[in-house]
This record gives sequence, C-alpha cells and structure tokens, in this order.
Amino acid sequence: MSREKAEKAVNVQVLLRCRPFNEDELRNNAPQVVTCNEYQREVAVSQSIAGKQIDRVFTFDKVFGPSAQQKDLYDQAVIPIVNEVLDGFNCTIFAYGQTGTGKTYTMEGECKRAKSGPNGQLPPDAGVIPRAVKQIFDTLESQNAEYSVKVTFLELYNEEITDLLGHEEISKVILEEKQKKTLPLMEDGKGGVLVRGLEEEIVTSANEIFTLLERGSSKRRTAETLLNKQSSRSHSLFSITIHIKEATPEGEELIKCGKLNLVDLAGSENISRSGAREGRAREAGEINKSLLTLGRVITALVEHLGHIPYRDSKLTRLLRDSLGGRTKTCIIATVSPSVHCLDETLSTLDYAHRAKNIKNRPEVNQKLMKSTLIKDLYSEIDRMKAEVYAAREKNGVYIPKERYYQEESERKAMADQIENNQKQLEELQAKLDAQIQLSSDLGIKLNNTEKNLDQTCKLLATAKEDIKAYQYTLTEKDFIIDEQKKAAREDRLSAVNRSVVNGFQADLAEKIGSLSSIIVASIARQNEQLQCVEKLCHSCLEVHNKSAMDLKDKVAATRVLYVSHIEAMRNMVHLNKAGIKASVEDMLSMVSSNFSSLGQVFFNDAMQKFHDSREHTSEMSKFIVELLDKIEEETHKLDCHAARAHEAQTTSIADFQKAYEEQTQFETEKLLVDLTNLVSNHMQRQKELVCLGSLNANLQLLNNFLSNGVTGLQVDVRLVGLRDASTENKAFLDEHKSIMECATSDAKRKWQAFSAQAENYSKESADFSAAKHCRMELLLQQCVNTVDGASKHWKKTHESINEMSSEHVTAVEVTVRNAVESSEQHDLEVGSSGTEAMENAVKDSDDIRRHIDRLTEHETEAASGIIANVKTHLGTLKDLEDDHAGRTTDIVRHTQNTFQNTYMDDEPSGDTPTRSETDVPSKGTIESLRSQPMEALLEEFRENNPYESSKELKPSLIPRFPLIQLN
Ligand SMILES: Nc1ncnc2c1ncn2[C@@H]1O[C@H](COP(=O)(O)OP(=O)(O)OP(=O)(O)O)[C@@H](O)[C@H]1O
Repeated sequence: MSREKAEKAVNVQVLLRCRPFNEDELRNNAPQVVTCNEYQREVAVSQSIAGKQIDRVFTFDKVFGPSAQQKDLYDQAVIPIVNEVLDGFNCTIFAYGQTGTGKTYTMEGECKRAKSGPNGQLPPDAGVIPRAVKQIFDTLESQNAEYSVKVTFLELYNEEITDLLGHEEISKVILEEKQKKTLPLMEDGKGGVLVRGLEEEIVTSANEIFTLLERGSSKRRTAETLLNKQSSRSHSLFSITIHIKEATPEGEELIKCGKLNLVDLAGSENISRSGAREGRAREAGEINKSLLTLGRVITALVEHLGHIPYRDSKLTRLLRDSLGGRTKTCIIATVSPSVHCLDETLSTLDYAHRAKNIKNRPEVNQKLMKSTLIKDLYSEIDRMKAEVYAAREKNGVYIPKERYYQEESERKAMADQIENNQKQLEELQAKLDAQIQLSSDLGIKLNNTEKNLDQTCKLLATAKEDIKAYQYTLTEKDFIIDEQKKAAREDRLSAVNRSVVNGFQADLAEKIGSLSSIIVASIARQNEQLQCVEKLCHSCLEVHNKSAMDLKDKVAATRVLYVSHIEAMRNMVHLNKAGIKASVEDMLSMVSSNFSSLGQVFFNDAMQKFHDSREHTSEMSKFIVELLDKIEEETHKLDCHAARAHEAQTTSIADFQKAYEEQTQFETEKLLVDLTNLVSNHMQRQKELVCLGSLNANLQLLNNFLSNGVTGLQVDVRLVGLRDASTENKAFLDEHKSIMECATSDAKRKWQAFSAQAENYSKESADFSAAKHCRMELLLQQCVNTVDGASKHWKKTHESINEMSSEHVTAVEVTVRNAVESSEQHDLEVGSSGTEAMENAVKDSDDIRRHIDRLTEHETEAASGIIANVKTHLGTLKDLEDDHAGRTTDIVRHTQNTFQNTYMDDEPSGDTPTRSETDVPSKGTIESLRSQPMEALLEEFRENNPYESSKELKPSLIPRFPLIQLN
C-alpha cells in the first residue's frame, strides 16, 4: 500500500443503537443490563460473573440510547454519508444485530407507507431509507440539477437472491423461485457482481421510490407467508444510484456518479436461538454462512491477512467493495437493553467493536464524460454479449484474462501454502508421535512407582503399629515407677505441708481477729464522731429557732411602738384642733358681744366692718379646720402605712422563718439519713475488708454534703428584702414629712395674712371711731348749748366706745397670737413626732439587720464547727484506712510468702537427684505397695489407658496444682 493510499485509509464508522424495552420486557419487569452514555460514546454492559457485578464498557463512533429518535440518528449519522454520495462517493450502511433489536425499524421505520405528507414531511418513525431518499431528491431539486436515479431492492435468503422490485406477478415469481430457486450470479470484469435479471428501476421522485419500497415489502411479506420464509433470516439490500449531469468550463458534459447501499442484515443470533430445527438446519446454516463469512471477512481485514474470503458467501460478494474497498462504510449495531438478550448483546458488541478496525480507502468515482460513458456502456454490452456467447458455446464460465491470471496466481500461492502446511503438519505429526511414545514410557514408570509406594506404605503401617506397642509398654513401666516414687515423696511432703498450713491458719486467724477488733473500735469511734455531728446540727437548729423567736418579739415591740406614736400624734392633733376651735369661738363670741354692745344707730359702718372681719375669721376657721382634717388624713395615711409596713415585715419575717426552718429541717434530716447510710455502708464495707478505696469517695461525699448544707442557708436574699422594705418606709415618711411641712407653712402664711388683715380692720375701726368722735364733738359743740346734760352722757359713751374698741382689738390680737402660737406648737409637735417615727423606723430596721447579722454569724460558727469536726473525722478515717491497708498488705504478703516459699507440693523438679529411696521405702510406701501390688497397678493403668487411647493421659494422672485442694 503506497503512503498516499495509506493516508487516505479511513476506518469503518460503527454506531450503536439500543432500543427501549418492549411490552413483553416491561410486563416481565426484565432488568436492564445495557447503559448508554451518548456524550462519552460509551455502552456499559453489567454482567454477574460468579456472584460479582462486572461492567464491560465499549466505545463506538456514536451511541444512541433508548430515547434516541429516528431523526436524531439520521441527522447525526446519515446526513453526512448521503452528502458524500451526492459528492460522488459510494457508501454503504449495514444494520447488524440480534432479531428484534430494531434493524428494520432503523433502516425502514415503522411506517412502511413512508410517503411524505402534504408539506413534504416524513412521519417521525420513518427510518434511514425514506429519509435518505428524501434528502437526495430534496438536494437534487434544490440544485436544479439534471439527474437520473436508479434503485434496486434485493432480498438474500438462504444464499438465494430475490429481486423485490420485479414486475412479475407474485405467483409467477413464486413459480420461478420454486423452479430455479435462485437467480444466477455472474461476475463482472472488475471483481464485482452483476445480477442478471434484476430490474434497475429508474425513478424521478421520492414518492415513486416509496411506492416501490412498499411493493417490495409486500412482495417480501407474501413470499414469507407462501414460501414459509422468515424475514428475520433474510438480508435485504436497497441500493440507490445517482447520476448527476455537470458541465466543465469548456462546456463539456460530465456525469458524476454516487451509490448508496442500505443493508438490513439477518438476525445475528445463533442457530439454536433462531429456532431452526431439522429441515431448516440447512437454511439456518446458509444464513449463518453469509453472516459468518461477513465475520471472517471482517477478521481478515482487521488482521491484515493476505486472503479476504469475499467469495465464500453471496452477501460478501455483493458488498465486497463496501468492506476494505473504495466505499465509505458505516455499521449500525442494534441491541436490546434487557438481561434476557445479554449473551447476544455482548456478541453483537464484540463483533461491532472489531469491525471498527476495518480500514477502507474511499475514492470518489471518476466523473465520466457522457461520450465516454456511452462508450463504456456499449463496451459493457459487448462484453456481456461475449460472456453470454462464451457461456453458451463453451458451456462454461467466461473469465477475463487478467482475472484468470490473478486467480491462477492466487491458486498457485494457495497450493504452495497448502504444501507448506502439509509439511508443517507432517513435522507436527512426528513430534506428536514422539510425545505419545514418551508419555507411554512415563506411564509405565508411573505404574511401577505406584506399586513401590503401596508396598512402602504397608511396611510403614506395620512399623508404626510396632512402635505404638513399644511405647505403650514403656508408658506402663514409667507409670509403675512414678507411682512407687510418688508414694514415698508424697508422705514426706504432706507432713511438711500440713504443719505449714496449720501454722498459716493460726497466723491468719490471729491477724483477722486483730483486724476485726480494730474495725469494731474504728466503727465505735466513727459512731461517736457522727453523734457529735448530730449534736452540732441540733444546736445549730436551736440557735436558729431562738433567733427566729427574738426576731418575732422585736418586730412585735416595734409595732407597739409605732402604734403608740401614732396614737399620741393623733391625740395631739385632736387637742390642737379643739384648742383652735375654742379660741375661734371665743373670738366670735367676743366679737358678737362687742357687736351687741355697740349702738345700732351709731355703728352701722362699724358693724359692716365687723361683719367682714367675722367672715374672714370664719374663712380662716374653715381653713384651719381643713388643715386639721388634712393633718388627720395624713396621720391616718401614716397609720395605714405603718400598719402595712408592719404587716409586710411580719409576713417577710414569718416567710423567712418558715423557709429557714424548712430548709434547716430538710437539710438536717437529709444529713442524718445520709450519715446513717454512710455509716451502714462503711460498716458493711469494713466487714467485707475490700474496696477500702471507696471510703475516700464516701468521705468526699460527706464533705460535699456538709458544705452544701452550709451554703444552702440563703439568708442574704431575705435580708435584702427587709432592707428594701425599710428603705421604702423611710421614703414614705420623708414624703409625708414634706407634705406636713408644706401644709404647716401654708397655714403659717394664712395666719400671718389673717393677723395683718385683722390689724388693718382694728386700725380702720380705730380711725373710724376717731372720726366719729370728732363728729360727735362737733355735734356736741353745736348742741352744747341745747343739751348740757347729754354732753356728759355722750362723753361717757365716747370713752366707753374707745375703751371697748381698744379692749376688742387687744382681745382679737391676743386670740390671734394664741392661735399662731398654738399652730406653731402644733407644727413643731407634728414635725418632732414625724422625726421620732422615722428615727424609730430606722432604728428598728438597723436592729433587725444587726439581729440577722448576729444570726448569720451564729450559723457560720455552727457550720465551721461541723466542718472542723468532719475534717477531724476524715483524718481519723484516713488513719484507719492506712492502718487497714498496712494490715491487709501484711496478710497478702504473708499469704504469698506461705504459698510461694514455704508450701511445697508433689511437683517433680529437675534439681532433685534420683534418690535411692525406692530401694529403702518408708513405712507408708510399704503400706501402699502392700495394698497395691504390681498387678493391681498395671490393671489400674490399663483400665485408665486402653491401648487405643494410650496417647492421652486420664485426668487422674494429670498433676494437680497445690491450691486446688486448699481452696
Ligand atoms: N429504537 C426503537 N424505538 C422504538 N421501537 C423500536 C426501536 N427499535 C425497535 N423497535 C420496535 O421493536 C420491534 C422489533 O424491531 P424490528 O422488527 O425492527 O427488529 P429487527 O432487528 O429488524 O428484527 P428482525 O431481525 O426479526 O427483522 C418493532 O416493533 C419495532 O417497532
């Protein structure tokens, strides 16, 4: 192969299509074993081999999974091929796969009547053939080219070819088929095949081809029924040849030629699976012949063997150019996803995978000039005529010279090869004979060796039996000797052991006695200490109770004090009120007496003034009454507040006391219960003399518990509550004091205003009196002459009026001053009583706080006492524990010493020299020997050790350990 040609070589393109599950598979719920990865162009097949799941992965040029549509496959894989046909290449597409995997579906499609619809669209199920036809015609039409298209549609069944486009009546075809069985095959001059009698239909439109296809398919179906053919066992070949007219720039006409072969192969399954029986075996064989030859052709092409067996089947002869020739080839392998087809799927995948390695050297068909083409056709006709003539005349086959020479040389080469093979065969035969001779010699030797081996084995068995008997006798002897030796040694050792054990027992009893007395003493001490703790707890409780009682008394006393204070204040207020009321009444009565003593005639104006003054006085009196009411109200409020404060304090103290008592009681009870448990646990543990370490844990528990008890007295919270209540009281009293101060200053102000006004009134009335006096003097002067006697009288009257006025003013002044003084006094009293009450409250609060502090101190002292006590107790227990530990270690050490050093048993040691004591037996030995003579010993030995089981010693003869018996 030249370099240029090798460069042009292209691999056969192999696609894989996996169909979806069919209804049967879905109904049977068949597991899926094929997985397609279209993107990676991989197909994975899951196999279960020896219980292991193994995946085999195959890679192809393109992979179409179950969901791939007809259009997808066509667009991605076939369109480029059809374009190449239109460019003048010859291309072939094979569909290869097991029956029922979709070869026909892929090539033809479900819709046999694949005629395009009104808008030229094909149905979605249309396969490769209708789509290719449509693409070809669409392209030619769009190019406005001059073209001619020819189609052939053949069926290859049982190595017989049928033209599916023949115009004969079906019955005629069947008759011909039955008579001739086959259409004769002639070879053309170029190594291709010419099928005589085939009709090449010249068509002008896609629809015409669809009609022809339909006719061909129906012919096939009829033949299937009438001739009992099975379409799955036939190969179908649809070819479409295109001639397109082109013109050179010089105006010469050229013909471009391209051919597309679309082959739907028979089912690839083996004969047994295809259901071939008896009469059909030949048929199946023939089918296989085509497929097998196809496989062999592929192998030869892949392995670059010199001879490619195209001629061995009609299929390979028909498609010779598509396999390793100048044609571009594509194989579509079809598989099922189901586990039921696993074997066939794997075989298809292997087959298709191998086919990937076939290399073709596609060449574009030379464009022929029309004249050349016509010339060629004429010469073709001549050649064919010559062939026919030669066939008729020579009653044989006409073969062109070149072909003859080529075949002759091939034949010669094959003859040479056969000769070579023959020689190789002979050499191999000689080698085989030599090997057979060698193996027969070896067989004889092997027989002899086997015989020898049998004899040796028998001898060995006899020797083994003898050895066993000797060993038994030897063991018998050993046993007797051992028994005799043991008896002597046992006597001695048992005496020593007994004294050691007795000594040890006494020692142990003494130690245990002293230990138990120590434990009893320690328990008594612990009891004492625990009682001490209990007492401390009781005293603590008493202190608490006493403190609580004191607190109660203190609070009650405070309350009484408060009540008495408030009562005193209330009395004082009443007193003041009564005094003020009385002085006002005095004043009123005085004013009214003055009023009555003045003459109605002369003192109308003065009366008016006095009337005003009385109104002012009554207003003042009202104000004072109001003031007193206010003071009373404030006092009442103070009283209420004091009662509330007292109540709150009493409640909080009672709560505190209750909580404190409960907590103390609970803690004490818990403490006692825990202590009792602890003591009983401890006693129990002491008795068991083990687990001394747990004492520490118990003591730790006790310590924790007591510290919890102390910290559990949460008095601070309640103290804070009391303090808050006192502060609240103080704030309230402060507020009350400020109210009282306000009221007092207000009253003062009013009194001052009132007294000023009263003074004014007095002055006015004095002025008024003076004016009257002057007027009266004038009148008197005028009437002096007339009323002498009356002069003295009026004088007296005037004097008496003056006197009365001054008296009246003085009396009012005195009254007012008294009222002011009493008010000030009252103010002072209220102030002092408020201060006193406040001081009392503060003092009481401080007392309570101090009392509680003292209480806390007492408690802390009591708790520290308990802790100190417990610490002492802990120390004592630690000493106790150390003491116990020391003593226990003594016992253990002593025991170890006794059993490891002092105690001895009947264990044979290598150090003991072989003594001659057997010769001089002790008394005990003699006795034992007397009671057990040799025969008896032998009998005992044989009874315990029958000859068959002489290898195993009876348990009684196994040496015992010294402690087994003691414990
Ligand atoms: N990709 C697919 N999508 C949908 N249906 C499919 C597909 N492939 C095959 N089938 C269906 O599976 C059934 C068998 O398919 P088909 O007749 O094409 O198989 P085959 O390989 O040509 O079998 P045989 O060797 O017997 O001719 C048909 O009913 C077809 O419609």
